[in-house]
Amino acid sequence: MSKKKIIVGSRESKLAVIQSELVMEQIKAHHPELELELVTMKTTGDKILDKTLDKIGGKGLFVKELDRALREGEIDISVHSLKDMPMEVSEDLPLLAFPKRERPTDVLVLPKGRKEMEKGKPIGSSSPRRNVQLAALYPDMEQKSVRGNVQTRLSKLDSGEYSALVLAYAGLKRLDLDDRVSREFTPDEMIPAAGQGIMVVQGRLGEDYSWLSCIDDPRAREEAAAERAFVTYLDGGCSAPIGAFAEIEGDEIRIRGLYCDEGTGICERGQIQGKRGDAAELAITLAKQLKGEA
Ligand SMILES: NCc1[nH]cc(CCC(=O)O)c1CC(=O)O
Repeated sequence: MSKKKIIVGSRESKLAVIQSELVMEQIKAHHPELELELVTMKTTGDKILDKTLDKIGGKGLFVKELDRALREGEIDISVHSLKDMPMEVSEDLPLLAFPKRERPTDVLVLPKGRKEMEKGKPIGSSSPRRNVQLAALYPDMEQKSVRGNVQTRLSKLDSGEYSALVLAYAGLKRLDLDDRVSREFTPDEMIPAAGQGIMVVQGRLGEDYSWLSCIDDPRAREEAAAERAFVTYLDGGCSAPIGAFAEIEGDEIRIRGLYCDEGTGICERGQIQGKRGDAAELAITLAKQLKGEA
């Protein structure tokens, strides 16, 4: 009997491919009867590197081509960094599985061979969330936008343009570049982006994906739901400085949030704790508190 073949779609960046391969390995471990094939695609967000994301149309750009391929049946599933997924996901392309989360933290990376930051050079960061938190951690340092995939950013760092970069630990770890971490920020020093460290598998509505349930981690799924409920309530497009980090321990969930009013620029941070199960409700309560509505 020939094996059932599953075509997995991914962005073509090295990190995206590694993440897709991780997911494929996990599926194969549980379902050796499946044959898995990887197909990579260039997305609009990967092609335009000289503009900040909010100027070219936001997070949706990274998923549009993969969504189309999924709808048209060119691929059977797609694998994404949850952090890069828009808050609104089309009903016909549901998020099916959330594999176990990697560390969610942000880290500081220095140019190769340096032990500390060089004064007079900016810290590279292109996320408003990182920028506002960096300004509090390093009030004397300037910031400058940096885009491109992780390796491109690191080569700009090593060529002397920046004193340091802030990146997600998860991306560096998966690229086997975690030896470049100089400082890992605690989730209180730098509240992570919603979904940071979480991968997600997307598919078509109405199809049988029972073979995916084995890689779904309920903890990652619930943390993702809480973080995304917080951001959705605050309507965080990718230009708003918003951070959300949910952490499940036993029956409890703790959610940390960062919200900055785009009009006044005033940032509020806080946390809330409660029973697991009520995660989205807790996240919304926290969002209301930070917004001054509760
Ligand atoms: N925006 C790019 C992106 N999307 C996901 C990750 C890291 C992996 C993850 O968070 O799961 C990164 C790189 C970074 O922010 O340093």
